[in-house]
Amino acid sequence: MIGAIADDYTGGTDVAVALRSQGLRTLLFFGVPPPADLPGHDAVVIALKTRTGEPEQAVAQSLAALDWLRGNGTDQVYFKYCSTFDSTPLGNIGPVLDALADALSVKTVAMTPSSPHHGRTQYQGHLFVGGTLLAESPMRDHPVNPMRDSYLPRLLRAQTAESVGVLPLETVRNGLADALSSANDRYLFLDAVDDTDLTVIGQALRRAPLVAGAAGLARGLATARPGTSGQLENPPVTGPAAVLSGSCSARTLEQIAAMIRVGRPAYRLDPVSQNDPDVLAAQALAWYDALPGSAAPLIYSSMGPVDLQRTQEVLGVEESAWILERASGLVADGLVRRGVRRLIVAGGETSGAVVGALGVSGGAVGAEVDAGVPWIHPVGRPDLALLLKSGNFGHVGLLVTASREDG
Ligand SMILES: Nc1ncnc2c1ncn2[C@@H]1O[C@H](COP(=O)(O)OP(=O)(O)O)[C@@H](O)[C@H]1O
Ligand SMILES: O=C(O)[C@@H](O)C(=O)COP(=O)(O)O
Repeated sequence: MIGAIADDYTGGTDVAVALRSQGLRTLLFFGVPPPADLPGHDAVVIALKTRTGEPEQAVAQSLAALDWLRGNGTDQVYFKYCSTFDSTPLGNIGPVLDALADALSVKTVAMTPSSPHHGRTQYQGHLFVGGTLLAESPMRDHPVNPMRDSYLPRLLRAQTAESVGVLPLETVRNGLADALSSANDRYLFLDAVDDTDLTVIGQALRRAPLVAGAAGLARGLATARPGTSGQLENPPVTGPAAVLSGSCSARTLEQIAAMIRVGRPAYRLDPVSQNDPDVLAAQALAWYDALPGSAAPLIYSSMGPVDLQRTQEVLGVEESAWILERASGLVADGLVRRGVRRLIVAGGETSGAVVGALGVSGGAVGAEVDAGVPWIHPVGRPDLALLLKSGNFGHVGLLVTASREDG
């Protein structure tokens, strides 16, 4: 069984849908699950909220997830990080990898953030986003982990004392097995620019106890698994919808502009004018209560890099994120209590805050609205569906269509 540990919640849904797409019956948990009788499955994803914050806590939670997975029949652990390698020099990818590799006594961990379905490719150790170097993509302005370098070994070396190497594309395509067996580096970034590369890598790594990367390599590993079977099906959920966004990613900003363009009611959470998250959330919910129509509304704090910098100068990066994540959780809880049944959340950290506030411990992976963006059917809540959208995922009209009455 493949057991994936994802470092954020949207990443968890992304890797779960990638495993499922290859026929693996996949269970998704938010946080380390308590002991339970599980339905039949071929893969388990434990989504954590460890991408940002203290490395010690990220390590402790990841090791707890590892313990759970080992106790539940996992023969291959997959550490899912972001396809744009979201992290800072402090971590948390390096510290978590060190801890997992030590715990599993693994000499070399092969990995790649390449995920061609999402337009991410790795060439000569450099990460590209839609053909643009990572550091020249909109990720350079991410609110919490701005990515200002594209060379993966350098990014990881800042986070670990272990050695880091690259297998260039030519070696991946001609001589992968030999290169893997003679590797001396603790971490090895494998170039991959298309799905065939990832399938070949997945085959070569089918017995590796620990592999890391984004959804692309998880898909490659899943293709190497024999005897896969049917799906866990869930009926679509109907009922009122709402969109909640804390993502400041370029694609989310376009999706929000589309919501506003089609005339959806929109309310902006402004932490500068109100820095008490409880009051901020109460004001947003009062606005929601006064809405006349039935069109799904948008509540958002998303803003472009210039405004974002201004907010962060006033409140600080961590404080502004904390205020908005707490407010988003309270708003989500308030919306569900008021009858929202399809809640669409943009942003990984924001999704973590929302899922935590709703007390959702896991769910089944439902229909995929766009690449890497599936509906999640929370355990024990057949009347509720969540769409946790990664900041940079989805077509421009995704928020509009997913929140339509027939979405
Ligand atoms: N207006 C804002 N000012 C400061 N921080 C913000 C603002 N809006 C959102 N944030 C914070 O930025 C972070 C966005 O991260 P996330 O939700 O993961 O989105 P993405 O998936 O686009 O990376 C969150 O911590 C969120 O609270
Ligand atoms: O790998 C990816 O790009 C996604 O699965 C992911 O982790 C995105 O994170 P957010 O942009 O923070 O939602």
